[in-house]
Amino acid sequence: MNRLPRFYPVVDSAALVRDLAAAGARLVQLRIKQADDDRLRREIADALAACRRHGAQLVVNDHWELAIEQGADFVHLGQEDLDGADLPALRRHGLRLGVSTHDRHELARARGVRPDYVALGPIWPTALKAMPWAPQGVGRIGEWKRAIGTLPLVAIGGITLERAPACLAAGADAVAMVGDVVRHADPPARARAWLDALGSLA
Ligand SMILES: Cc1ncc(COP(=O)(O)OP(=O)(O)O)c(N)n1
Ligand SMILES: Cc1ncsc1CCOP(=O)(O)O
Ligand SMILES: [Mg+2]
Repeated sequence: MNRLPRFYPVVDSAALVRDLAAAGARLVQLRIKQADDDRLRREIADALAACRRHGAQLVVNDHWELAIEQGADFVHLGQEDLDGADLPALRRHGLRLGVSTHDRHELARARGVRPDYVALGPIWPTALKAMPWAPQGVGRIGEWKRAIGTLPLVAIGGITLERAPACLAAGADAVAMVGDVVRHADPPARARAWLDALGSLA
């Protein structure tokens, strides 16, 4: 995949990966923050099987060793996650890498590990977790894109279907979201609305 799909939902269970992939999402992140290795292994394996069935790519957040073991498509790592990760092993096994950035220093570090995409956030306030960074605002997306050129840029944080066009117009190649899809009464229906709105590049 040279281009990232524009619609990039982030979810916390294999069941949701399955539902969103079945609804047409082509790139889904499994982000489970607290679970033992047995459960994580099962969730990643189930999510991967669902992605393979539906032609989607799976991004595993944080758990790079299990992602390698299970043969995931991507790993997403934050700056602290990078400290302990064996990036050559990721590459050897053919996994692609996404890295979080929140300021210019982090962007420089991220570019140094030659990621397959860079994520910038939070664009707007997010309810998902407390973060020490003020919202970046849409203007920062253009700044990041000018800095990284053809390296794909993912915008994340407080992004709704209504806010997504401004992110894409500002230079984001993809928009990632948790709440707008996961907290919707009907996540697959919300995913379909996103896919309809973003059209053939979704
Ligand atoms: C697409 C995307 N962007 C950013 C993040 C955040 O990663 P990180 O900074 O490591 O924080 P946690 O998600 O691990 O709490 C992400 N997961 N996905
Ligand atoms: C994990 C993460 N990293 C930057 S913002 C964010 C949370 C995104 O969640 P939401 O789309 O609900 O604001
Ligand atoms: Mg992380």
